[in-house]
Amino acid sequence: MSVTPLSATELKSLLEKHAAWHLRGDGKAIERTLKFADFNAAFGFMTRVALHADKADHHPEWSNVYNTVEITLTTHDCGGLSGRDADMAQFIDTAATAAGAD
Ligand SMILES: C[C@H](O)[C@H](O)[C@H]1CNC2=NC(N)=NC(=O)C2=N1
Repeated sequence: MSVTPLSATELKSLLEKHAAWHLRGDGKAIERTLKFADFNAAFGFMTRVALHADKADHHPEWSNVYNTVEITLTTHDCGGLSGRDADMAQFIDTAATAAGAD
């Protein structure tokens, strides 16, 4: 399925709006590291994001070690960043705040 990549302007606004995210070195993904109170809070957050990702058919690349979750967002269908990543970053930021993440 073809997905339109973000324009330079759209990318700039994504990074301004979602300040906790940084652009990966190759410019094709954004990354955020989150820290929670404990594993329970981290995994609860991941569960909410996973259910949303499945509905949205847009899936994060991520890893979890105890209370830390590292997330990479990219769109395989366009080989870079798209509006789907902006939408996912928004959902994740809201869920992270609700779960008390740093
Ligand atoms: C067939 C299916 O809709 C696609 O492969 C979806 C699934 N999840 C996806 N997740 C991500 N991160 N990027 C994609 O391009 C993507 N495509």
